Order: sequence, then C-alpha cells, then structure tokens
Amino acid sequence: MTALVAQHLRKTYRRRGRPPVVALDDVSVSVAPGEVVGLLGRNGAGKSTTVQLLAGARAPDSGRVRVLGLDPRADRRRVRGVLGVQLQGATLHGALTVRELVRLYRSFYRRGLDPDRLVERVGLGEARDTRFEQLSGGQQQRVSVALALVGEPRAVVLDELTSGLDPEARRSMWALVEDLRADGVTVLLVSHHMEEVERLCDRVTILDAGRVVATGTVPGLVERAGLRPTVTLRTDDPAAAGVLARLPVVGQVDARGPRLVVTGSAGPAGTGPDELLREVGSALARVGVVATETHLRRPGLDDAFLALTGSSSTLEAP
Ligand SMILES: Nc1ncnc2c1ncn2[C@@H]1O[C@H](COP(=O)(O)OP(=O)(O)OP(=O)(O)O)[C@@H](O)[C@H]1O
Repeated sequence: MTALVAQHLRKTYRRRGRPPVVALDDVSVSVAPGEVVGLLGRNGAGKSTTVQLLAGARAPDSGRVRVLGLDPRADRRRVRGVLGVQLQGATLHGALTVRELVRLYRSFYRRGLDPDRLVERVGLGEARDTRFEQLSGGQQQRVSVALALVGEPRAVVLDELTSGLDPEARRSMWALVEDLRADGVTVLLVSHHMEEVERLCDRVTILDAGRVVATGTVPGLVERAGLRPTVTLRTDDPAAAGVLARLPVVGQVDARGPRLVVTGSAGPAGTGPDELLREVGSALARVGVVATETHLRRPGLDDAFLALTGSSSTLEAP
C-alpha cells in the first residue's frame, strides 16, 4: 500500500467577479511507506493546494486522495490520528506558551511523544515558557513542526519546514527528518530549498503551474533533463583539446580563454561526474599535458529544476 496518494487531482478556485484559477490540473503524487518525497515548485505552482487536499482541508474538483488507505475527508478523525501536518505560517493560540501548546496537542491523541522532550528536540527548550505570540518567526515555525509530530504520526507533511530558520536551526530540522526516516515515518516535504530536498528526499516531484513536470530521484531528474557534468581546467598545451575530444566519455570540449570546458558524453546512461574527472586526468597524464585549476561541476537538482520548468524565471523564496 502507498502511504500517501494523490491521483489526477484537479482543483479550481472560484473568485467572485474574477476568472477562476486552475491551481491543480491532473496532479498525481505518491509516497511509499517510509519514503521521503520532496514536492518542489515555484510560488503559485500548486504545492500548498496539494497539501490541503492531502490533509482533507479542501476537496478536489476531481481525483482521489488516500492517506494510509483512508479518505481524508470521509475519515477525517482517523486521518488526524495518523497524519501530522505542519502548515506554512500556521496561526495558533497566541496566549499559550510553547509547552502549553505542545501539551494541549498531545492531549488530542491517545498515544504520542513526550511534550517536554519534543520541545527540547525542536530547539525550543529555552523558549518553553514563552507565549506563542512572543516567539520569533523561526521559533513559531518550530512550534508548528512539534505540533505536527507530537501525536507520533505514521505520515507527515512538512510545508516549508525550514523557511525563515537560521542555518543551525535548519540543520537541526534536517536531523529531525533523518530521525523520522530512521523510524520509518513517511514524509512529504514541500520545499523551495534545493539543498534540503537533495539531501533529504528519496524522490522528488516537480510541480509547475499546476502540473507535474517530472517525478524521480535526483540523478534520474538530472538525466531526464539531459544535464551532463563538466570539468573545467587550465592548460597552455595546444594538444590538450584534441586529446580530450577523442575520449569516449567526452561529448564536447570548448575553449574559453585559457580554460577548457570538457562536457561528459550523452547517451542512455551518460558519463558520471567521477568517471569524467578520472578519465580526463588519466588521458592528460598519459600524454604529459599539465593542467591546473581543475574543477568538476556536477549537475544537481537546481539545474534539473530550471531545465525541466524552463529557466526564464528563477526559483523565488516564499
Ligand atoms: N484560496 C484561494 N483562492 C484563489 N486562488 C488561490 C487560493 N489559494 C491558492 N490560489 C491560487 O492557486 C494557485 C496555486 O497556489 P498554491 O498556494 O497552491 O501554490 P504554492 O505552490 O503553494 O505557492 P507558494 O510557494 O507561494 O506557497 C496560485 O495561482 C494561487 O494564486
């Protein structure tokens, strides 16, 4: 059984006096039990709408949603017991302290985590007696993560887990997701942060303007986008370009001033970055060419994202 399933979702927002907005047009996303899947897209791509449909907060116009086999709208209570949802900019009871909020949410579940330990775990130990409304944005964000986890859910949706967090807090949230994975919790991670998704997710679904443009592992997306690694090096030897261009692992050699940019070959599997670097190094060594300032560039998720969604606009921060 797939833990989180969204199949062929369509969602239109109707607005008085203005044309309707098609937020999702045939969107399918799935997360297997224990898997960590990233949902990536620009502002307005449809990520939050997908999350709201998975959580049962809204109904799709058409399509099917299942959370551990349950319909989040028909089985709302049971879904609440197994799915933790951390929403962007959640508004909570501001007069309650961190500890009070986490204890209150813990009381909604039959079983769950120890509230005080969880408060420590999300880095709010020192702020535990501070009212929610007096916390910084990043601290409020961490409260919303704690509330999503306190019922020890089997699946969690984290919407912009680390936006607004400083680098240290961000790393501790990443460690938290790694702990969830180790415990076999299913995670859908909505994010704008490429490094975060690349580091934490087994697979990624890319949304663009309400449609899924690609789903796969990061190497799979890089390959689908036709991206290849490059080695840039500096050499004065005029023979170098010809030697490198004859290598089967090399697709192209471009001279840029005193530097050569060597691109891996295409083909079904393509040339891996490490293979390219190794082959370039040994070919030059064989003919006695001296190269300096060698730099390997591995195409990553950010390159794949831009290639698959069109590079005309950049990925905006929320
Ligand atoms: N309540 C609403 N009423 C009308 N239109 C909406 C509503 N909520 C979202 N939209 C529109 O639906 C589209 C998808 O929005 P959604 O919030 O799902 O995107 P998102 O990928 O989560 O964006 P962001 O990264 O900015 O949070 C956008 O065009 C947005 O303007």
